[in-house]
Amino acid sequence: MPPKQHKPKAATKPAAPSKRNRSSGTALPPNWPPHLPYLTAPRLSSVLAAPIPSTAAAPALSALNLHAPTPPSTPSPLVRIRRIDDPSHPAHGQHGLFAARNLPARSWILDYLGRYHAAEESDPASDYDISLDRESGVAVDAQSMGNEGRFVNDYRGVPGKERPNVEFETRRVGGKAGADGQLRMGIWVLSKDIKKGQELLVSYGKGFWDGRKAE
Ligand SMILES: C[S@@+](CC[C@H](N)C(=O)[O-])C[C@H]1O[C@@H](n2cnc3c(N)ncnc32)[C@H](O)[C@@H]1O
Repeated sequence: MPPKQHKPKAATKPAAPSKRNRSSGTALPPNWPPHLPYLTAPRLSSVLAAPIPSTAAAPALSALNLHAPTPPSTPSPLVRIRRIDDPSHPAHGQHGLFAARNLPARSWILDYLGRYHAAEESDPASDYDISLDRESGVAVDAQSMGNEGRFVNDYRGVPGKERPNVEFETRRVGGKAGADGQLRMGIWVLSKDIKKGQELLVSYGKGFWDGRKAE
């Protein structure tokens, strides 16, 4: 009988060092596009960073508590940015956001970070701009900076998906009590648990696609 062969133990692979933002030193999530700033908190436009002018929109604007101190977020352990390799996926060749763990129904996943801007600063060509608060007109544009949230695709046309599994819903972050925290756009699991590996799919709303058809 030949002597029993013992498989050599695989050397423990050292964890790959996470890439970092060159300017801030912040860790970057895997597959983050190297040319885009990765945000750990919203970035305020020059209009929103200035003291609130005493206009009719001032109360609505100050209710957002944009200047409330908030802890910086880190790359989320709950999601992964992945390239879409399935040729039948309508966003084939682009990227999408996938569950890195099982995500329970109705749980918060991450915030949609980007440039917070006033209505008059909107870029009509951006596909990453979502309304934060209708009354003040403030919106979040993640076209040129943001976090993993900018990679959430719409469910329409995705094979086997007839409805979204996540939704956008605001929440408050920081502050002493909930109401005086900073207004954020959260991404939340809808009514069914999401299994690890599934793509997170939201509804951008009919208006988004009608606007694209009109172009
Ligand atoms: C907020 S981005 C989503 C992330 C994008 N896939 C990426 O890699 O940057 C929105 C863009 O993704 C694409 N997209 C998302 N969902 C889609 C869908 N259901 N059908 C076709 N294109 C979609 C469109 O190009 C859209 O303008």
